[in-house]
Amino acid sequence: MPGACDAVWRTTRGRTRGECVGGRGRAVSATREAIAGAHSIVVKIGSSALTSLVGGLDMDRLDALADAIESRMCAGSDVVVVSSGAVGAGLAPLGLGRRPRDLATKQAAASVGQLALAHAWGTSFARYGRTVGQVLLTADDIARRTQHRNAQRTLDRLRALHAVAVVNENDTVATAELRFGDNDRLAALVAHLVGAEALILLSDVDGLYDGDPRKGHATLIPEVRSPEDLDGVVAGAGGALGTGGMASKLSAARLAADAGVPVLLAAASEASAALAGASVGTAFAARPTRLSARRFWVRHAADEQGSLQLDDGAVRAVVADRRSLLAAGVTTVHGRFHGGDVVALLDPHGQPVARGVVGYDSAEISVMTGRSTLELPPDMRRPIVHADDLVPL
Ligand SMILES: Nc1ncnc2c1ncn2[C@@H]1O[C@H](COP(=O)(O)OP(=O)(O)O)[C@@H](O)[C@H]1O
Ligand SMILES: N[C@@H](CCC(=O)OP(=O)(O)O)C(=O)O
Repeated sequence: MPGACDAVWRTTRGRTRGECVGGRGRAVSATREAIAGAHSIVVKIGSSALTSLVGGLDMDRLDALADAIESRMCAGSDVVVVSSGAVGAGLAPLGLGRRPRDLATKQAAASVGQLALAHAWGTSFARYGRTVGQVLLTADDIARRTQHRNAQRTLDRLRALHAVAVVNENDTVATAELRFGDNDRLAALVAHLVGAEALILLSDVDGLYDGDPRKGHATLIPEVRSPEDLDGVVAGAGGALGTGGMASKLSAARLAADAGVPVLLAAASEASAALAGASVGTAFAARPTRLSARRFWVRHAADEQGSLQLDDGAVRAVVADRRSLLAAGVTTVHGRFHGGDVVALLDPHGQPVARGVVGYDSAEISVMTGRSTLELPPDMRRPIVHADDLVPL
């Protein structure tokens, strides 16, 4: 069997990993250089890039994507694939003419389609002698620390064995409450999980526009350096096969930015250029200082077990002054939870303003609310949520 990189070596010869080849006359920014030079990448491929309503899975498009990914791997980068398309691939075999709306039919379609999808990726990468491993995750797997570590270990070992991990949501067991919501978010969480240096989102659109390009004139935004660059941008719904549309890609880009991971949004038809470091699509800069793994988990991954309502002074203290939350500023306890759980912190109108890890059970906090630290017994004088465990939204 040929070595996994033999077949594509001819096309990548002469280009060292991470060399940013530019293109379309655009100046190459630090963000694009970081993406071009990333040693470890998560590539997310949307349903619209892999499937069509009438034909189901499109093997030619899937092969072209595998070619581009293999090429980048042979140039020295580790790649994890997050592939949507299970529901889309399951429609035709079940005689369904459009994407179902109800969860049970979606799950049935996903169970049929995931089999075809995994087989298609396996067959495609087999052309290069490359082995594929399927990793199906639920939101709970990422939220719970033990499962989180198990998933991390599996992905890491697949990488060490030179296999490509193909990740998707475990649609058949994910209930409405326990879903990632969309694979853009899953991909950003996986990027954090594997410590990726870049996230590439491949879709049926060639980047972010200031408005939905299907609705008339819109201008491509080549780079998003800060949230202000998104002022006035209208992120619309997706196509007939997609789930979250542009809004979910923007929130995934924000999530990745918090993890210190730059993002490239590009067309799947330009995958080869996008993966080779050309200046296509829209590049999103990462935050200059990434959230610590613990704060990232509190902010984005953990499930909320309850919430605490705060008075105005406490909202100011935790959000503006980044101080710990004390019992005196808590007005109401919602839900039942234990010390160590993640809860939402709400302003007096019930709007979430932060998330944090509580130091006490809900029953204990109920008797502490509104009392100053000196009024409390000595074993209850620690903050309700310590500043280190608190992340403003
Ligand atoms: N501001 C925007 N810029 C670019 N595309 C947009 C925008 N608003 C809405 N869209 C639409 O979002 C779609 C991509 O989202 P989606 O269908 O969910 O893709 P995927 O299946 O790749 O996840 C595009 O087809 C595009 O028409
Ligand atoms: N897990 C689903 C994909 C859900 C999803 O987010 O789809 P998409 O918006 O096309 O990335 C599937 O495989 O069909």
